[in-house]
Formats: sequence, structure tokens, C-alpha cells
Amino acid sequence: MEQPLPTAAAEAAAGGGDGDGEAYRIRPLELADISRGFLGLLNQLSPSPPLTEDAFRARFEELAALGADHLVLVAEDAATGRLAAAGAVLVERKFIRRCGRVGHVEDVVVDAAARGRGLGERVVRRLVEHARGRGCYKVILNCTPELTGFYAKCGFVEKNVQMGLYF
Ligand SMILES: CC(=O)SCCNC(=O)CCNC(=O)[C@H](O)C(C)(C)COP(=O)(O)OP(=O)(O)OC[C@H]1O[C@@H](n2cnc3c(N)ncnc32)[C@H](O)[C@@H]1OP(=O)(O)O
Repeated sequence: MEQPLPTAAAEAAAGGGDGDGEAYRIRPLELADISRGFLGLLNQLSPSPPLTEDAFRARFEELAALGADHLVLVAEDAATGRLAAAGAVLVERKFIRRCGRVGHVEDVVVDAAARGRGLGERVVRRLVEHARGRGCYKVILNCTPELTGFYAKCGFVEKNVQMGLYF
């Protein structure tokens, strides 16, 4: 039987599945989410060629091996079972700051039809809580200038600049 990423238990302990009768249930990514619209969601973030089921499974298992240091959350529409949002957080383990940990929020996306209802903020706040629960002293992310207002609503402040080198 298919299992969710092993991060599920840690995530649940840190505030876990909503289970409160809300329209969207936020939970860790599962293998079966490939047929619940997960890839279509990611495509709204960054258009890319279709991923095969084998490639998805291989990456899912790779991430599962990282345990609670890598969490992908999705928001499932309780009425339809389709995914309406997703986001990820990666816990970096440092030597500095007394071997401190830093959370990196990545790949946050809400389906175009579900935007503007607070779902994006809910997902980000849950990712942040996971990082806090893993002992991170800060959470950081990169975004375009147009999105700073959204992340400010999620509690983030602008700090430094992003630089990139693409291959
Ligand atoms: C680290 C990264 O992943 S960066 C990539 C982010 N993802 C994308 O750009 C993909 C395309 N965009 C989306 O998926 C969505 O528009 C998101 C994720 C940016 C926002 O999701 P939504 O569910 O629509 O946002 P949500 O409804 O939770 O908004 C929360 C608050 O932020 C505000 N907000 C939302 N988007 C923006 C914006 N672009 N600029 C300023 N404020 C915004 C909302 O008005 C709301 O404020 P309120 O509480 O005063 O009403």
C-alpha cells in the first residue's frame, strides 16, 4: 500500500492535517497525488515537459529518504479530491550558528481558480511552522518583487538580495 512521505508524522506532530471540516485539507504529498493534479499545479509555477510516473516516483522516494528535512505540503479540495495548492520546505544543516538550521521555502503555488482565498498563506505558514519545529532559527525564500506583498502577509521581511547563476 502506498505511503505518504515519512515526514507526515513529524508534520502532523507540528500541527498536521487540518481535519477541521475546512474546504481544503493541507497534508504531506503522497505518491497518488500524481493523479490528483500535482504536476498540473507545478506547471502553473514553471511550465515544463510532462514528467513520467516513473520519474515522479523516483524523485518522491529520493525526497522521502531525506525524512523531515524535506517536506512537500499539498492542499486537497475536500469536495473534489483534487489538489489546489502546494509548497515545499527544505531544512539546511549548517556549521555556523552552533550548527544551526535554516528553512528554505520553495515552489509555492495555488491553482489559478483557488487564489485569493487565503490558501497560499495557509500553506506558507504551515511550511514555516514545520521549519520552526525542526529547530530552524530562520526561514528564507526567493521571490519576484511582485510577490513581496504576499510574503509580507505571511510574516516575511525583505532582507539582502538574491543572486543566481544558471546552467
Ligand atoms: C518561494 C516561491 O515559491 S515564489 C513563487 C510563488 N508562486 C507563484 O508565483 C505561482 C503563481 N501564484 C500563486 O500561486 C499565488 O498567487 C500565490 C501563491 C502567490 C498566492 O496565493 P493565494 O492563495 O492567492 O494568496 P492568499 O489568498 O493566501 O493571500 C494572502 C494575502 O496576501 C495577499 N496577496 C496575495 N498575492 C499577492 C501579491 N502578488 N502581492 C501582494 N499581496 C498579495 C492577499 O491579498 C492576501 O492579503 P489579505 O489577507 O489582506 O487579503
